[in-house]
Amino acid sequence: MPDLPLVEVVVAILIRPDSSFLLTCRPTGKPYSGYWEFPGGKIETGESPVQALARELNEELGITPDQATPWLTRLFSYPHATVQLRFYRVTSWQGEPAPREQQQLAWQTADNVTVSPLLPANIPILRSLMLPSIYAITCAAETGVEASLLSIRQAFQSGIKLLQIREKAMPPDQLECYVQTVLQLARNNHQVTVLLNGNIALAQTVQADGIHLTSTQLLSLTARPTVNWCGASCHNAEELKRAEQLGVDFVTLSPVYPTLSHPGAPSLGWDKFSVLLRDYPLPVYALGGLQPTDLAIAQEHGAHGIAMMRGI
Ligand SMILES: Nc1nc2c([nH]c(=O)n2[C@H]2C[C@H](O)[C@@H](COP(=O)(O)OP(=O)(O)OP(=O)(O)O)O2)c(=O)[nH]1
Repeated sequence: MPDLPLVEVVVAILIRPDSSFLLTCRPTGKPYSGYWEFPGGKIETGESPVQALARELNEELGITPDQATPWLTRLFSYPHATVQLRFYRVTSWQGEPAPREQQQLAWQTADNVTVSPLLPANIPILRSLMLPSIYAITCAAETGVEASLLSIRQAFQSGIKLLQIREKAMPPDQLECYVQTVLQLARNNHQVTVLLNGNIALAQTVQADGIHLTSTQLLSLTARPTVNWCGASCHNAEELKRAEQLGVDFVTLSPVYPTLSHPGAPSLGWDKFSVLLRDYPLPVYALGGLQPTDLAIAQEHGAHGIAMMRGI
């Protein structure tokens, strides 16, 4: 069979303040009609992705996006076409979405999608949408265990939903006890996802929610560890590629700015950061010297969110 041409498609994740997003049902007459998708469509000749997105949102829903930030890019082969899907997040728009093509609309949440079937290329996207925009990282080695537990408690109270325990120098007995304490805190009321840096065996023993692979593990492992959530630390294009091949759920890319934990390491800056993320299919947390106020600039450069050790 001849290779199918690559179709460039722009896709809008319209997100409301309560994190719900809009799915629409593909109208009769199109391939996969009756399947649910995000609003969007093919990029026309001479259009930029953002121009195509504004046109599609107006044609399909009668709205004008205020801003669209690049998110993921996913390549997928259907029997009718190979598509390159450029996902953008849109959190503010003018007008109220209304069906302009007789299509059904449904506001959904990633942990409870009630419509089906979804277009096959979108299934992993829902898992990515479950990830929060802030990824907190422990630093008990710097602050001491008591102070660290206190700031974790405060972080959970202020709504942090994803935490990495990164205590590379902690003795094994103390680490297990610290991890158990953090897991207990996470499970008391807060429903926080807790990943353990580097130690796959301990993560499995204590039933942490997952593992965050070091870049060394990323380059040496031949298969994704069997855990629910798997993140990985990346610093360059080779590690990003490997994370994609291994099928991890998300990565951190660092250091964006100079950091205390890696003194002297050359930092990426936002320009190099966004070049590395061009066409990348996984959610990426920007990491390195960032504060909560850097979230907007990170997302403008293609990040899913930001990861922080000291900013929480
Ligand atoms: N709009 C949209 N298309 C998607 C999504 N996921 C996914 O795999 N696709 C695929 C399905 C199609 O092969 C392609 C989009 O083509 P389309 O036919 O919807 O585009 P369009 O509205 O410009 O179509 P047309 O009427 O001009 O032919 O991308 C998604 O979430 N939204």
